[in-house]
Amino acid sequence: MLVGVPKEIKNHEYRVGLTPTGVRELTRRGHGVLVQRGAGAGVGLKDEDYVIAGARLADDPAEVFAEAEMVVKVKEPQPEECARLCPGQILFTYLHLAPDPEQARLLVDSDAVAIAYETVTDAHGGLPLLAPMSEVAGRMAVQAGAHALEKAQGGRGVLLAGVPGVPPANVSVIGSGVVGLNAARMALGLGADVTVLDLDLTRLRQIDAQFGPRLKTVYSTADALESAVFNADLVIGAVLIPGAAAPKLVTRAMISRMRPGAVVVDVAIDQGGCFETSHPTTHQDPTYTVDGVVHYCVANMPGGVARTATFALTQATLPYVLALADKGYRQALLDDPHLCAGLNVHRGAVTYAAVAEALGYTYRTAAQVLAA
Ligand SMILES: NC(=O)C1=CN([C@@H]2O[C@H](COP(=O)(O)OP(=O)(O)OC[C@H]3O[C@@H](n4cnc5c(N)ncnc54)[C@H](O)[C@@H]3O)[C@@H](O)[C@H]2O)C=CC1
Ligand SMILES: CC(=O)C(=O)O
Ligand SMILES: [Mg+2]
Repeated sequence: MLVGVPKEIKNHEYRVGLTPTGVRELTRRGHGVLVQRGAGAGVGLKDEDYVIAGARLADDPAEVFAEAEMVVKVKEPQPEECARLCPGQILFTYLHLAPDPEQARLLVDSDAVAIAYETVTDAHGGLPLLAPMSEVAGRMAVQAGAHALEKAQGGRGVLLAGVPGVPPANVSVIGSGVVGLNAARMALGLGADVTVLDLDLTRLRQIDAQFGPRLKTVYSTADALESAVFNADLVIGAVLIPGAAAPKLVTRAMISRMRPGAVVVDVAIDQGGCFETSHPTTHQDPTYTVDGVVHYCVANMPGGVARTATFALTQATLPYVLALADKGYRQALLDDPHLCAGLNVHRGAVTYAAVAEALGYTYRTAAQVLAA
């Protein structure tokens, strides 16, 4: 199979879908790889290293999309990338379709086969291709929040750690999955007073056992949420219902009752966000203020630490890239129900239930479209 790797074009997005190491794994199995010149430059991966690994270089994205049987990317395709997709071409990348009707329409119209990293599952109930970026974003959320709490950034001028004689900041984390756990770990490491909320008691038990009494775990009722939000200096939104639009757990009215200069970091923004007042921002202009509360809502947070994130992402995606290239998408999806869970759009049909429901498409099962 010919695998194509275009350079990412989203704002300040320097990650790349395959490293030279991944290219070598593909080429030693007899596959071809076409990499856009400069695709890895932002993370220090040189064109000549891709060539040594067996890739051909393309001068522009048009060449990559026109020739590749499978396009491997990082971020959801931007409109000009959707326009370049070919009928039957495999697109393997993050999609986050439920809150993005425009992209969904373009993918449906493209007649391509779109497999989303974020809905691929594993045998332990996890999301193995979302997890590495959730680890990165969870850890970054605390850095971003700490920075935004500084006065010059519009924050209330609170140091997460406090100092001797002055108490630390209160950090509330909504959702105790991968993002939540990693955010809690960083916030505790900095000495903050940390509360984590979730509806999943098993998950709360696990992180309670992991962190011990330094971490407060709270079952997420409306009462508990209000108390955690109103008393926080920093609130991190880290909830997920896989594939679906994020529930708006924190309303505008709740935001207006927060401490002036408090900060919210809505990591769940890529699924639409869990604060009613959230809208996506970019690394270039990451924050805005509503009712005195600073909002950080960058939808591609790991792009800010693109080198770490590229290696973390590509080591997770590589086995699936190899399966898709070795077997073709149809056989690879039929052989592996967990990879099959990543199929969101197949040749004009929406094949992920939560996306179809959120956007009003007829849902077709993967089994239906793969049998056809
Ligand atoms: N902005 C960015 O750059 C990035 C965003 N993300 C996003 O972060 C979000 C979280 O991802 P993960 O931690 O990997 O998901 P996860 O599935 O590991 O954890 C989500 C947690 O939310 C909990 N939850 C669901 N509904 C809830 C509710 N009503 N109240 C309290 N808890 C609730 C679940 O029980 C689960 O423990 C996702 O939307 C993901 O796409 C991930 C990476 C980067
Ligand atoms: C998961 C995601 O949206 C990202 O890594 O950018
Ligand atoms: Mg701003």
